[in-house]
Amino acid sequence: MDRGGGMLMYYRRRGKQQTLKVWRSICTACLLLRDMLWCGTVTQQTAHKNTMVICVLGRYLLKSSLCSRSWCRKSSLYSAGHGFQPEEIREKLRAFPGGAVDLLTQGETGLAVLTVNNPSRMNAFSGAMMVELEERVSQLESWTQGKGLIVRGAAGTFCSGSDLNAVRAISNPQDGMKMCMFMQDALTRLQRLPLVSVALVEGRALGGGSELSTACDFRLMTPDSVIQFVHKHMGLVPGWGGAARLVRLVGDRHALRLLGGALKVDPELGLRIGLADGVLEEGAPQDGDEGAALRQAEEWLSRYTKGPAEVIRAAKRVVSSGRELPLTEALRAEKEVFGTVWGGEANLRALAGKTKHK
Ligand SMILES: CCC(=O)SCCNC(=O)CCNC(=O)[C@H](O)C(C)(C)COP(=O)(O)OP(=O)(O)OC[C@H]1O[C@@H](n2cnc3c(N)ncnc32)[C@H](O)[C@@H]1OP(=O)(O)O
Repeated sequence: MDRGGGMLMYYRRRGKQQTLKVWRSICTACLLLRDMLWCGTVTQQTAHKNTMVICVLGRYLLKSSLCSRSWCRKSSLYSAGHGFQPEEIREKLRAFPGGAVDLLTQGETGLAVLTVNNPSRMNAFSGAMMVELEERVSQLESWTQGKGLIVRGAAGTFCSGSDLNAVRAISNPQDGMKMCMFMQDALTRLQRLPLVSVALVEGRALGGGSELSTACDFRLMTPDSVIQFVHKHMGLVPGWGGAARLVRLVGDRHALRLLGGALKVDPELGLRIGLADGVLEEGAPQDGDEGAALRQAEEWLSRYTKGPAEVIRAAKRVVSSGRELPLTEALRAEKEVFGTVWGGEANLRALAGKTKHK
């Protein structure tokens, strides 16, 4: 595991240690007070007052130690209490086969490419692909040397959402809720990966495909591409976390326009409202070179992933906590992440050199 790796483990361990420390301090203070009372050093009234102070302080400290633990728990959205039984849902989803979600990790560059691969259905997500997506996210969670991630679709188009054949078969409310929790969980974990992620949108990103694009840190569009939240036309709203993420990306009014109008977002509109972060150059399909857009995306992403993995991953972590947590908790999380790089190899190397930021 790298220096900054295993944030989850780190916070769990830290949270437990802090809670133990607080309990130990409370017990020691109470025992001390008891001894003083027995020896007659303090009156019963003073002892009573001090006990109250210890209890209030202890409560506060325990609460704040539990606070830092709650951030680590946030890496999985739902639990059994919410009726979330992942294995049961996986089994149900596997009944709808077809397509694949491919993952390629490049050790030398620290970049990974995740490809939604179901071209005969415009890369729609079959049930089996939803399960595969979650598995790939798990793989990326334990890829401790990674720095960047490109999410794309096969054969020149991004993703047309969930496979309508599977959707029809699980259109009852219970199954819909299960699929919703499963995909929200998988995409939230994708968004929280300590990797700088970019959705490479070629062709169309429709419905769940548009939601998938919002789970990345950035969106790059090819000139003829379209992102469209078509949910309204399906009598739906987003359920994979796309609405909550869209509001944070473009603000509530643009989000309402995109959802309420099922507007087609081309690169120009995408750039204007802040949904797109860049437009790639014209040309890939005409040249018969399918990899051109991917190469451009890799080059674009490499600007933000150059440098030591522990520093890039730490940068993503502080942004993730800043994006999701209230300020006080985000500041505490930032302090913890800061502690993983301060005095670290990259920091010491930089200090030893003659640094000038020109
Ligand atoms: C989470 C909520 C959701 O995601 S709800 C699903 C939202 N998505 C949709 O409604 C997409 C519906 N599909 C379309 O609008 C069109 O197929 C789009 C993607 C625009 C492509 O049009 P066009 O280039 O003319 O190709 P086409 O329609 O002939 O499609 C090729 C084959 O792909 C299939 N396909 C496409 N999308 C899906 C989908 N989401 N689920 C299942 N199959 C899909 C089409 O049916 C077509 O298949 P076939 O060649 O007729 O066998």
